[in-house]
Amino acid sequence: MMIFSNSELTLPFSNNFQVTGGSSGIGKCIAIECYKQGAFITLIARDENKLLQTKKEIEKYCVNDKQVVLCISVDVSKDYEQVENVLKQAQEKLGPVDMLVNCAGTSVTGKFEDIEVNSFERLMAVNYLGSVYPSRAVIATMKERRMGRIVFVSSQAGQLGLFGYTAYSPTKFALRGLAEALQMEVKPYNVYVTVAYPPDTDTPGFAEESKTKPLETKLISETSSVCQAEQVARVIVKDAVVVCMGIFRIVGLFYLGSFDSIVRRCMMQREKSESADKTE
Ligand SMILES: NC(=O)C1=CN([C@@H]2O[C@H](COP(=O)(O)OP(=O)(O)OC[C@H]3O[C@@H](n4cnc5c(N)ncnc54)[C@H](OP(=O)(O)O)[C@@H]3O)[C@@H](O)[C@H]2O)C=CC1
Ligand SMILES: CCCCCCCCCCCCCCCC(=O)[C@@H](N)CO
Repeated sequence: MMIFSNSELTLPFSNNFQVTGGSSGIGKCIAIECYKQGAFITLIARDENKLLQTKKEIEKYCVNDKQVVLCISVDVSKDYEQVENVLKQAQEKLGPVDMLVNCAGTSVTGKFEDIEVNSFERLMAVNYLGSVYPSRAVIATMKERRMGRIVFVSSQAGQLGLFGYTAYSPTKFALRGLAEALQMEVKPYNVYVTVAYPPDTDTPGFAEESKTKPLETKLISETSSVCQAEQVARVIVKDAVVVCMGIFRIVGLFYLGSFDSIVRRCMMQREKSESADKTE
């Protein structure tokens, strides 16, 4: 696939990176990608064991002896004060953050009427507020320093509302609104905001999601291949560094038509078999 360049990246600024969701999947690969370029990394997630394991894994890619991987165990979606405090503590150790990657997130799929009401709340808290809180905690320093990057990890489902994603898609659409509004505010301060819209990507989170996907969602997903987390991470880091709009968004629009017909086909088949059941 041409969109994934394999050329080596050079980070253009001193680099102290914070990655939420950095202990797994796409976030972990983003952390590795940046660490390989000599960055200092702060991993932010809840599970301490997973954080420590990932820290060890990342440290294998060390390129100089000053590099540090710091771990912070915190729930990014619960308490703003707590998030602000721990991010401040990390910056006291490593200096001000140059780039924040908001990658912590989770998904639930199902038909609208089948999804638990509290899942709508939980997804909005983790995927949306869990990106608002860390960003809100670092933005003042970035503006003062007249430099910084903030990355939001949305999804293809943040561009297209797809069958099965009534709880998830809105949280990812919300990130786009946040990013665009925030970008307008902080551009004069030389702070840049980017949004990534990855397609299905092979990660522990994706494997978990796949266990309970409705048939329609599965068929829609199968129309495109599953990406590797390393590839997706490379594109996200590159877009954040060179600041240009993602290709995923444009490509996504072309898929809509064919997805509608998959859903229609499933519905007709279901109705046919239901009426056949009745007449039996
Ligand atoms: N994989 C895919 O197909 C796609 C994923 N995305 C998005 O990319 C991001 C990463 O996905 P993926 O790599 O698959 O996810 P994983 O489930 O593999 O990893 C999620 C990471 O987020 C952390 N996390 C989850 N909830 C919280 C929380 N409340 N507070 C702090 N950390 C949290 C997890 O650690 P812990 O549980 O220990 O807190 C883990 O480090 C998500 O935002 C997802 O929506 C977008 C498009 C496609
Ligand atoms: C190379 C560009 C290809 C563009 C393909 C567009 C087709 C999209 C179909 C699948 C949509 C599902 C997206 C949800 C991903 C997600 O966020 C969850 N998997 C999270 O776990």
